Amino acid sequence: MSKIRAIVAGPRGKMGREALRMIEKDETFELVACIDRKHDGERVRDIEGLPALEALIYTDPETCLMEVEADVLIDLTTPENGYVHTKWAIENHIRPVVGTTGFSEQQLRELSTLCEEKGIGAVIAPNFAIGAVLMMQFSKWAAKHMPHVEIIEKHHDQKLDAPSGTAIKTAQLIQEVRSSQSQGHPEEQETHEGARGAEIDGMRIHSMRLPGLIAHQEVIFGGQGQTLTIKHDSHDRESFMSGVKLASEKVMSLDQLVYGLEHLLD
Ligand SMILES: NC(=O)C1=CN([C@@H]2O[C@H](COP(=O)(O)OP(=O)(O)OC[C@H]3O[C@@H](n4cnc5c(N)ncnc54)[C@H](O)[C@@H]3O)[C@@H](O)[C@H]2O)C=CC1
Ligand SMILES: O=C(O)C1=N[C@H](C(=O)O)C[C@H](O)C1
Repeated sequence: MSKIRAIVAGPRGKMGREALRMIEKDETFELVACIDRKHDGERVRDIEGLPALEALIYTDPETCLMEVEADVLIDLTTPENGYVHTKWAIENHIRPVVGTTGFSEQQLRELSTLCEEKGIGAVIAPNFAIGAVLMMQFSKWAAKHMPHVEIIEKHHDQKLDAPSGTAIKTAQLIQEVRSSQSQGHPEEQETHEGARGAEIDGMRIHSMRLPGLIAHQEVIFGGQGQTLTIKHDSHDRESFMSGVKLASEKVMSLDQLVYGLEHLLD
């Protein structure tokens, strides 16, 4: 079987480095280029701390996505740049596999429409860790029976977006089975702004940012005389890599945008 020719955007980031380590070890992939903010024209192997891969680095994403023959773009950057990379990849018939979080609903719709127009597949997954996908699915099931729910997500303090993509996706999945309702006392008032967290359809999301954390989420359901907590922890970034690989393999046979890894699991 031929290898999946991959471009990685964000190779010096925490996730990008982990993706390169995976690609270096895994025969499924061939790294054909990287998109970075620095090191134009250099080789990945010459950048300190990056795996010994031959591929060239481009600082101009448009040139890279137009010139390099690739099957997938693995994007692990920032919301603004990730959106632009994803759009250009689709326009150039390179299938995006996007871990970058923080895209708006409008952006997701636009990218989905573009995929339909071009007849090309894409995967955007707010969380590539299998345990996190199961945590979201179990939460959706629990919400049918216990509709009072709050989400606590905890991440490292270098994270740009809040709430996390995973927390938003969890709330959206729960929304599919739970009728809208507000929670807490009808007359409750925040004496300190933000005390009750962000709100999606009456559900509250609380975001914690601390050094020492990686990626963690608790979904807490309240019922008469009981609570249920569904919890997931990523203790390292290797936890996301089997999902990146799965998405890269599956995207090759998709002809539309898929939002969430759950759609790719048997
Ligand atoms: N879907 C998932 O399972 C996961 C998603 N993430 C998401 O992945 C993204 C990256 O996360 P981290 O690696 O932790 O962040 P990071 O800050 O360590 O890395 C981001 C990298 O993107 C690079 N970058 C920024 N603009 C760029 C541009 N225009 N061109 C090329 N590179 C550019 C930065 O230089 C940096 O090296 C975030 O959006 C995060 O939320 C993180 C972990 C898991
Ligand atoms: O920034 C991170 O680290 C993570 N981001 C994703 C998110 O926003 O949900 C996935 C995971 O939680 C790690």
